[in-house]
Amino acid sequence: MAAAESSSPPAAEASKPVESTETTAESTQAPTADQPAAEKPVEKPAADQVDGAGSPGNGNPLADTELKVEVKLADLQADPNNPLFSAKTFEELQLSDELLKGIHQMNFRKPSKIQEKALPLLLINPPQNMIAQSQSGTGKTAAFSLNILSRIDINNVAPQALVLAPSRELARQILGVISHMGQFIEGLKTMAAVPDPSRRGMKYEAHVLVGTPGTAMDMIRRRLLDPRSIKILVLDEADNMLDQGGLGEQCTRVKALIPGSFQTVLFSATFPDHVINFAQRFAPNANVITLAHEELTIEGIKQLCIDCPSESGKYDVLLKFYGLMSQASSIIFVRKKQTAEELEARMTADGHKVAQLSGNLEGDARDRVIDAFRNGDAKVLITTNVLARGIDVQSVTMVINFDVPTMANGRDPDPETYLHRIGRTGRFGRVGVALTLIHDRQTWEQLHAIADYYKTEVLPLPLDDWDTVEETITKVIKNSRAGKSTMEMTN
Ligand SMILES: Nc1ncnc2c1ncn2[C@@H]1O[C@H](COP(=O)(O)OP(=O)(O)OP(=O)(O)O)[C@@H](O)[C@H]1O
Repeated sequence: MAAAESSSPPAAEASKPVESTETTAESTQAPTADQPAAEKPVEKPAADQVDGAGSPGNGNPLADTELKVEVKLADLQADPNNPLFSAKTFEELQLSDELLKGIHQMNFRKPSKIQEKALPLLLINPPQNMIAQSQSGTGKTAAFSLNILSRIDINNVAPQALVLAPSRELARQILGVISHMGQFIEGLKTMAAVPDPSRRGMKYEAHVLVGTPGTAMDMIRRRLLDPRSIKILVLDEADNMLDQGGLGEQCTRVKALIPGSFQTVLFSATFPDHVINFAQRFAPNANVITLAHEELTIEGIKQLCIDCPSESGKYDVLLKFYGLMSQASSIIFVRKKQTAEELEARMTADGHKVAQLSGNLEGDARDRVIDAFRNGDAKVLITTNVLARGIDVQSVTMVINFDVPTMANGRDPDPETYLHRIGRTGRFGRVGVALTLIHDRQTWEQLHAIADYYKTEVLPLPLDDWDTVEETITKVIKNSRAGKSTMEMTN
């Protein structure tokens, strides 16, 4: 199993096709050698900041963050302009009593917009395909999981739903959500289809399977996974999964191995133009829910950048943030596996406690690292794009882009990866900081192009004024909506 998977690196680390971005003429604001970038916001003036994570209050107590933070999740879910809003309750969404109990156990009080919109369409009979987009951390997993769990015939212990995700960690996470949500469905069996040497030669006998496409393909071909009863195929992070340069080929093959008719469901926070046409061929006649680029950023994520003296100088700047990073949980994203390893070695040698996860680690070592990060044993995680998508760790209050996300050529900015990376914080109404390190004109322009694409603001921090830096970040990470559990958020 491991062999099949290792021939296909996790999608996020696979090369992506070069794509043009909608960069506009504002690159005239790029810094010159003697005029640093960090003087004006990378983009627009700040939008309304309900979480109080906006600009400092200038001594005005009414404008001070601490007084504005008492916005509860319930308030956000009552605001029609918020992606967490819904007019309906879960009870009105035609779900079984077992599922309502499961949802209640998970402390979900009300559906989010995507859950409210997608579920009725997913549950229509005869089943219809779906392509659905919603901002990071808005509960897409629950939307497709509730459909799966509503459609399972519990008397037939054969794979009826196959969910594919781009990384082992995400597949395991989704499996956890489905199992948790379906805990009151008697007899429900779920299983992971990720590389696992201890399962060599064993058949996959469960109602729901969640895996990575390489392993799923391998298991079907070896007749360990019988696809004949599959009636739902879900691709999470679908734009990544259908990317022609990455996992697209494997997903197409898996789909071709499933006989008969089945419901194809594609979910992601991003559907760039070059993927959406293919997605529509992959899921024909689908109901489509999409968003414009400018709707994609989450207001609870405070986007910041800092202009470092040089590429090698980024390390010293990073170290200055360690104290803030380790207050709750943080993720440092780098471009290459090698950088992840080097950074881990260097930070450890400098006396800092960090964990590292990249495609170079074996499966069980990866499981240990992500589990330690989830349960708070490891607070600062260095990783590559392998964990950029989908990973849901509610305690994450800071994301650091040590390297600006770029396409495989290292030159063109990668707005989708940026959005997914920063979306590891600020989940479901929480707030968090996303800090990007830039160090020259090129990285400044890359970040500028990304901000421009989303029509969002990335606020520069003054490297020479640490008090301001600390104050800006502390205001967010000490916010009452930072890094909280769902129970704390809902009660
Ligand atoms: N209705 C709800 N009420 C409260 N919390 C919820 C609800 N739905 C989902 N959540 C929580 O919100 C968080 C984010 O959900 P999820 O991981 O499904 O987001 P996502 O939209 O798939 O994000 P991404 O685009 O990053 O994959 C999870 O911790 C989940 O438990």
